Amino acid sequence: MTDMQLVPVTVLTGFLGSGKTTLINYLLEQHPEEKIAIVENEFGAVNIDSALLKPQTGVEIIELSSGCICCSVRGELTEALHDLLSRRDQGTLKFDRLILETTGLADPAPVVQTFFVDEQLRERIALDAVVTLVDCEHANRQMDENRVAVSQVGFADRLILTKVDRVDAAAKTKLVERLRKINARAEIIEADHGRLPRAAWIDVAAFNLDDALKVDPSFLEKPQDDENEHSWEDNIQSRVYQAGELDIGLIGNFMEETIERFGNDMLRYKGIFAIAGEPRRLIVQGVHKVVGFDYGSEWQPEETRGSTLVIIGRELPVKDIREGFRACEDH
Ligand SMILES: Nc1nc2c(ncn2[C@@H]2O[C@H](COP(=O)(O)OP(=O)(O)OP(=O)(O)O)[C@@H](O)[C@H]2O)c(=O)[nH]1
Repeated sequence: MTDMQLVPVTVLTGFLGSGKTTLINYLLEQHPEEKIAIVENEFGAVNIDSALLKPQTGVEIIELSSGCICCSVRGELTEALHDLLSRRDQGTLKFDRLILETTGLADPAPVVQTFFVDEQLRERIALDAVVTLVDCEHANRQMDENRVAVSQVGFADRLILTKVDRVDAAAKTKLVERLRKINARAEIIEADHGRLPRAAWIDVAAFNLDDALKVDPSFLEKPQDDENEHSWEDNIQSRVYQAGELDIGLIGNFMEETIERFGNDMLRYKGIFAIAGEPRRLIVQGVHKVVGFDYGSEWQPEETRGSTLVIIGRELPVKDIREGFRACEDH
């Protein structure tokens, strides 16, 4: 019989050597009962990762090796996922979840989009979270030299610091500050040689349209008056926009226009809006031009009704967006 429950998938990314295999191995060791299919993709012809993964019963490792995931994503990844699901339907392969380990050089955008775009996959697979590993020892250099490394941080729902033992406290603090500027949304946690409890990165449910908008509070307090500064070397940044109660027509148009014009440079965004005359929160979440709106829970009497939008994007016109967002307030 076909199990029509959605299969959760975790996209695990992080630059070369950041500790992805180590993290997966620890999970498999700790939870031998889990039936996981691991889809992995390595850049170039050398594919040694599956040899490094310690074999466990119930774990299926699928290798995609025709180059980089972001180039072959529409084809090979989609095909591999369909194939996995049909083998699961036929009962020849058993798994309850998928981990997609992307090559250290891959931009996560096309990977994430695959799950939104392919109709059939959308009905079978639920994206749980994008988890990005950050190698404390090498991250600064990697981000200086490779846009993809910055992009991986920008996309993350959860950032896991690895090799913390290789740097001193001051270097770690500085790195965390840099990561926060790029991504104010993602929770940052640390893993010592992959040793993390399962709950730290599995079943995160980051793509649920839930009511939570976790943003580093210091971002909310920070005066955002530096949009004309271009000194920051990472051109991907988090921005938090705030407004009061919004007019549904105005905010609808504003979001549509903003996504149409700037969607290509909007990596991840999420908003919780208070809509005039509407007791429930309006929740928006998107990746580039793919966006979902949904009503969430009701505002409680003791809560202040207000609207917050977080956009992680590349060189966006911050001032225009801030003014445009505020102009949607209901008067
Ligand atoms: N010192 C230290 N080394 C670590 C830690 N976590 C992982 N490593 C080491 O870092 C190296 C790379 O780890 P992998 O798990 O292979 O990294 P990966 O992200 O799978 O690598 P690629 O697939 O090549 O991108 C290994 O030698 C690990 O033992 C850590 O917390 N501290």
